[in-house]
Order: sequence, then structure tokens, then C-alpha cells
Amino acid sequence: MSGIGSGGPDTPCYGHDRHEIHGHGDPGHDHSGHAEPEHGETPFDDSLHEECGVFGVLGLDDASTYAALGLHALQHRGQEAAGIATWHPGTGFNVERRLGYVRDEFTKTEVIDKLPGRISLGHTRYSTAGHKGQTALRDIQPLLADFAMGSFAIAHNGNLTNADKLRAKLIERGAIFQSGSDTECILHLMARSMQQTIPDKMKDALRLVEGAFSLIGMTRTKMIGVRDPMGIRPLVLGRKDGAWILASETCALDIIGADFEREIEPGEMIIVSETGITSHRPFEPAPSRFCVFEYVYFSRPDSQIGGLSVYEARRLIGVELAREAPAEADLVCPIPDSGTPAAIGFSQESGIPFAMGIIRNPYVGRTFIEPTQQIRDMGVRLKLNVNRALVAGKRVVLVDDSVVRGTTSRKIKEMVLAAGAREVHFRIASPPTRWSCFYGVDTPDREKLLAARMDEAEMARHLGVDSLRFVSLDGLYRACGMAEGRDRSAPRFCDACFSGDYPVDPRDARAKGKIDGPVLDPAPV
Ligand SMILES: O=P(O)(O)OC[C@H]1O[C@H](OP(=O)(O)OP(=O)(O)O)[C@H](O)[C@@H]1O
Ligand SMILES: NC(=O)CC[C@H](N)C(=O)O
Ligand code: SF4
Ligand SMILES: [Mg+2]
Repeated sequence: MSGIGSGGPDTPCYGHDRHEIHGHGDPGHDHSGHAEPEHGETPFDDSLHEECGVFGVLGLDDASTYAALGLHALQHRGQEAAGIATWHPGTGFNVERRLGYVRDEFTKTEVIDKLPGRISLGHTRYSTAGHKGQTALRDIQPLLADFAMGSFAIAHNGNLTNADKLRAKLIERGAIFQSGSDTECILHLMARSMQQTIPDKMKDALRLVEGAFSLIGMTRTKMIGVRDPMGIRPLVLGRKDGAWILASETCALDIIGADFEREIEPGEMIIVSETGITSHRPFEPAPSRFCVFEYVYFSRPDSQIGGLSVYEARRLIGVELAREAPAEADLVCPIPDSGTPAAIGFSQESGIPFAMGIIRNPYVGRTFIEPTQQIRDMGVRLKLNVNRALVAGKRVVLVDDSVVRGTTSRKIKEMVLAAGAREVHFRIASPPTRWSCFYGVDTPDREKLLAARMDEAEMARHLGVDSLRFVSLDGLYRACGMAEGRDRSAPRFCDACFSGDYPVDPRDARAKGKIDGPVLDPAPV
């Protein structure tokens, strides 16, 4: 198994990066510190992809079984690959990493039997770095590193916006990278830290990285949970039978019957051991900028974030949409699954009957990744079909959560018209997606975003619909609990994919010309 370390008992310090090696790192691997072309978009990319899910448990026998269940609940956050690490006094650290679904790989006894112990850390991945869209085995998390004071496993949701810069610097100074993952930078930075404990090394390292990170770290006896200063990605703490659980979303606590304790605060690091928890603040305080797209699309509707049910936020977006952009129609139909709560809200507010006019094939994963353009064009049909009997002769409002490339909307419109609908009106439960995300969501490059090239009227013509309207940013904020809408001088959420207002400078993306603006100085290493 490639990756950082290969499991097994604690071994002495990893330490390669203390040597003064010049050149471009490990000749056996194809990462040279220059991110392209592997870090570029692959031909497999389509629409939005999820991010990652992280799950840790400390203090339960057979902890890996709970980790597998937690990851299964977080499968919507990443379907490329998953991994689980454990520590056991007899075997030391163990890590199993697999491509594919958690349910297919981590239900096998021969896999779970290799993961004994009362402490476990899991990750389910959609890549934002390395082999994007095609996770390589060596990029699957948790990553594991051996330091002088013991081994350490790490699982990351988010994306580091200065990882290319850091990687190049670290390689220049002798680090040998073993994966294409941005997350690996954190391990090399920890190895370089002169601090004596793993949490202190981690604090040192995290002060040098930029971007979005909700991380869980694991030593033999401790779990460390940390969110970036702006808390862009979620992370929650739970309890079960005296044990501690860390997870991306509350739905992962529910699946194992754990109680929700609290969210990890933006900029907070907690260190969890069987004897209790300590809370630390390693970063300069920063305004909180949680990702608003978690409410729109990424999180599961049965999760709670910031005291708000994700389902309720989505339903309220539908209510706002019906107020801002009413339609004369006979039926409101969601584009399942993620358009459903907003369609319910739209129907409730407008009084137009709700109907499941589009039916989703449950055997197709959340995002179907199609290998060729021809199959990609068929993709929507593989997943969604029109309920002809319902829509024939009707004026239909179709509600979806977002338009990215417009592939879904265009195909659905054709299918609904072919089924005999009289009119098709699109209502979208987020503002136009005009900008790429660099914080853990793999949106396509800007030029592929429909709304980056066209205004609302042009998009309506391009999609060939009778009308097309998006909820406003203020409407979205109201639905997400900000009664006054978006405070322009201090927005409470990250909404950069709609506004272009990036709360953390996407340095690497700027350097690659993916967004306009000057290349700033690289962060110090
Ligand atoms: O404009 P496009 O490029 O087509 O992308 C937008 C679509 O992508 C997402 O759905 P997806 O099919 O990925 O997943 P879902 O089943 O969770 O809605 C989103 O919910 C939109 O429906
Ligand atoms: N989508 C994510 O959160 C990805 C985490 C990490 N950047 C990776 O590529 O593995
Ligand atoms: S750019 Fe969009 S998807 Fe990315 S963190 Fe910000 S709001 Fe979320
Ligand atoms: Mg969808």
C-alpha cells in the first residue's frame, strides 16, 4: 500500500524532509511539485461533485465498525474512495483504504478484522487535489505518518488554497511526497515543527496552511478535531455510551445512536482522550464564513447545522423562491433528490400542488460520472425519468437546487416537454453559480459554468424554457436563518460561488489563472 506510512506498529520518525535534498522529490512518483496536469480537471468531470466526509470514534470496542457505519451515513459527501484507520495495542496502527462505496468494501469481515481497536478514524473522499475525479490508491485517506513521538493519522474535509505553493517549497527543502493530496502538506509541516507533542506540531502546521479544513487527527490515545478559522466546512462532536465521536454531519451520529454534543467552533481545536476534552484556539480569530452551499446541496437534509435543520433551510429557500419568483402553473415538481425540500416549500407558499413528476432511479449514485460525452449526455436519463401521466398537458414548475453546467436542466426540460407538458418553468433554489469553489467542492472551471457566461435571460433561452428564475442571495440568507438577508459588509457565510467574494484568497488557483487578480506572495514555510 502506498500512502504515507503503511500501517503497522509505531515506527521511528518519518523525517525525510529534514534532509537537504534538492530537486523534485521522489523520482518514483509523478508529482513534481508542479500541480499540472494531474491536478487539472479530468474529462470525467460533470456538474457539482461532493466533498469529503470525516468520522472518528474514541472509546468503543470494535471502533472501526462504528466508523464504517458513520462513513456510510456520510457517503453523499464523497463516493470515490474510503479509508479507515485504527490503533490496537497488539497490532499498532492499521489502515485499510479502498476505492468505491463504503457499503461494498467496509462490510467485509476480512477488511474489518484487520481494523481492531477502540479508536478509529475514517474518511470518504471526493478529491479536490491529486488525481481529481479519479482517486488514486495513494491519495485515499486517512493518511498516516510516523513521528518520533508516535504515529498520526489524519482525515481532511476541505481544500488547502496554498497547497501547491507549500508542496513546491517543501519539496525544494527535501520533503518526499507520497501522494498527490493537498492534505499531505500538513504532515510534512508537522514533521518540520520543532514542537514536542503531536497536537502542538499540528497547531504549528495549521498556522501555515490556508483554505478550508475540517480535520480529524488520531494518535494511539487521542483524537484531535479542528476547523479552519472561518469554519468553512462542518464538524460536530457527539457522545455514545461514554465514548466520543467526531463527524462531518449529525446524520453520522444518528446512524450509530450517538447524541449530538456540539459543533466544533470555527478556529477551534479539541483534543479528545478517554479522560475528557480540552479546547484550544490556535489561530488568530476570524469572522465565521460557513459554506452556504452545505445548506443548498451538500449536506444531508436530515442533518442539523448551526442549530438549523438542513431540510428546513431548503424548504424555506423554496418559500423565498415562490415569493420572489412566482409562476402561473398547475404543478410543482422537484428534480430529485436535492430539489425536493425546496419544491415542497415552493408548493406550500404558492398553493400550486406538489407532485413527483420526475422519478429517480435509486440504483444510480448521487452523481453519475460518465466516461464519454455520449454517455454523459445520456447520464441524466439513466438517473431521472419523467412521470408522463402526471405532467402531460400541464404547466409545470421544476425546482432544482442549482444550475452548474446546465446539463441536468436542459435534459429534464426536453424530457418533460416530450412527455406532453404545456409549459416548463425552472425555479432554482440558489443564486446563479458563477464562480468555482476552491474550498473542498469540485466545481468545474469557470468557463464551464453556465452562469459565468450568460445572464438569466440568456440562460433561459439556452435551456429553452418558458421561464427561469433563481433565488436571490438575500433570499438564500433569510432561509438560512439571517432574517435581514446578506450583510454586504460582513457576510455570515461563504457564498463565493455566487458572489465571487472569496473569504480566503485562492492563491494556487490565482497562480494557475483560474480566477483574475494578482498572484500574491507565497505563504512562509
Ligand atoms: O447544471 P448541471 O451541471 O447539470 O448541475 C446541476 C445539478 O447537479 C446536481 O445534481 P446531481 O445530479 O449531481 O446530484 P443529486 O442527485 O444529488 O441532485 C444538482 O443537484 C443539480 O441537479
Ligand atoms: N473534497 C474534500 O474535502 C477533499 C479533501 C482533500 N482535499 C482531498 O482531496 O482528499
Ligand atoms: S465557494 Fe461555494 S461551495 Fe465553495 S465554500 Fe464557498 S459557498 Fe461553499
Ligand atoms: Mg441534482
